[in-house]
Amino acid sequence: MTQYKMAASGLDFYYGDFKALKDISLNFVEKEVTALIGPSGCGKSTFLRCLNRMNDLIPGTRVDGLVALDGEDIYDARLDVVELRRRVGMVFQKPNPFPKTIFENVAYGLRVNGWTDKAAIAERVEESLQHAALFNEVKDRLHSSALGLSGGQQQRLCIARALAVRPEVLLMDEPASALDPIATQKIEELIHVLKDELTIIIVTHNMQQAARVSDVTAFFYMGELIESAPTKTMFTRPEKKQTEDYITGRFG
Ligand SMILES: Nc1ncnc2c1ncn2[C@@H]1O[C@H](COP(=O)(O)OP(=O)(O)OP(=O)(O)O)[C@@H](O)[C@H]1O
Repeated sequence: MTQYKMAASGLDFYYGDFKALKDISLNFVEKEVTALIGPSGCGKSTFLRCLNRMNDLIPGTRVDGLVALDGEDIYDARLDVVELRRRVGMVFQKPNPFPKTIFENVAYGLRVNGWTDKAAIAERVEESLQHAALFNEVKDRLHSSALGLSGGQQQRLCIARALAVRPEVLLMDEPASALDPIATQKIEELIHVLKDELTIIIVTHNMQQAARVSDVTAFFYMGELIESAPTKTMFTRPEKKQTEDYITGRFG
């Protein structure tokens, strides 16, 4: 039996009485990129946030069903949520660096995880910035404010910050939608490189982007998963009429 890196099965999610996700079952193969697509409000971000329990932070919400990481239920009461979020990192739509230096942004997660050895921290910070394809642009100003970087650089810094704690899965919620085309291209190139080591799940509104970066695409509509398939199949021979209508731009 294939052991999936992550798997959701029969997942329902409620904001109060509103059921935002209905019986979602979707598996994620290790080191593949999965794109979540669908019209605004269909539940893509809600689903993404279920995968590292970010929704726990929203009062009045409830989740039913199972989400597994390496076969283990992430909603188990005994699970350490801090460790879960170390293993399943997240990058958001708007770059959100802390008002600290570039160095301290990347070192942040290490310090939270108890690192104190200065040399080890410096080494991991450099490695993470290299990994996020940002090091060469910032190496001479590591101790300047991160807020002085361009939007695209800030987003790569946020990726470096997520990578510093060596996650196994990276959740990306429209990571390039606030960026210009050149910065977007850099993020897409980075996804190609990162998937050698990580399982990536990305929400995107941009169908061309989904087609370029992902191995598998999943189409959501009104809280339901309509279909998921290898990206090539999805964009050439979707099974469901709703998927076809969406990817050909007939709605959404
Ligand atoms: N904090 C919240 N409280 C109540 N309802 C919410 C909350 N967040 C999202 N919703 C609702 O849940 C549904 C799914 O929202 P979600 O943000 O997951 O969709 P989405 O597909 O990611 O949309 P978009 O592409 O516009 O970001 C929507 O109807 C939305 O209004």
